[in-house]
Amino acid sequence: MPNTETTGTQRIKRGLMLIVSSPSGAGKTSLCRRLMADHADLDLSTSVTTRKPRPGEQEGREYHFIDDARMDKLVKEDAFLEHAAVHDHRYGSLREPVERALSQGQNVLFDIDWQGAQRISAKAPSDVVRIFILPPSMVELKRRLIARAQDEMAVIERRLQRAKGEISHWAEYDYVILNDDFDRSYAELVHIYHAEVARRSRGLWIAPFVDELMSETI
Ligand SMILES: Nc1nc2c(ncn2[C@@H]2O[C@H](COP(=O)(O)OP(=O)(O)O)[C@@H](O)[C@H]2O)c(=O)[nH]1
Ligand SMILES: Nc1ncnc2c1ncn2[C@@H]1O[C@H](COP(=O)(O)OP(=O)(O)O)[C@@H](O)[C@H]1O
Repeated sequence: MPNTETTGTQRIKRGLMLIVSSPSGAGKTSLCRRLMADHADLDLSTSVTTRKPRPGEQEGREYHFIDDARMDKLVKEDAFLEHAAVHDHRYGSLREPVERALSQGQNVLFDIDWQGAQRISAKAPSDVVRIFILPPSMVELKRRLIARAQDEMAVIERRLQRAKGEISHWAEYDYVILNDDFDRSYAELVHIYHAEVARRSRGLWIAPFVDELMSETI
């Protein structure tokens, strides 16, 4: 899908889907928010979920919050690129906004789990870049979940119990970032993003540009 970058000449690019996964509390939402804030060419795929909003979360910003009946309806209508059950709730990535963003030349960021990563990768392997975020330790993961102070202790315990299951999928990802120091981890994420956007295979502008270059008389 075309993505234009204007730095003098117009450079049409094929949009990418950046998938970021981690166990709950490792820091993916914080890293993704900053990446979005710093990159106008990147849109977030705002998922649908049946979980209740946390304090401070807004409809349409973190998620579209819906009930099970509406979720069933969307599944029936084939409205999802992928959907999965995670931590006792259901989540899904809506197809239409993603396809629209890609067709408008944007790259799309997904904060989804390993199941979603597998499903989207199977559908469009050459347009997907997968990044897994690891916590420095399980003790630190627990500390971050408690410090975030948005979930009850029982919910935190359940998320911690599931963390090792999520981590066990690390080798299915193209990149792994160890999120110890936030700024260093963020710099690594930005480097990966920039390098992936610059891949030759995404540069739809290159072949016609080189043809033109070759036809120039010196
Ligand atoms: N497969 C899939 N997973 C999702 C989707 N949206 C969110 N998730 C994952 O669901 C898990 C729980 O997310 P959330 O309830 O926001 O808690 P968090 O892990 O603390 O950010 C995380 O691993 C998310 O990456 C989605 O649309 N599809
Ligand atoms: N590198 C880091 N060092 C310390 N705290 C962090 C770091 N990265 C994220 N956090 C904090 O940890 C908590 C969980 O981060 P969050 O981005 O919500 O994780 P996730 O989306 O993976 O569940 C938040 O309070 C966040 O501010």
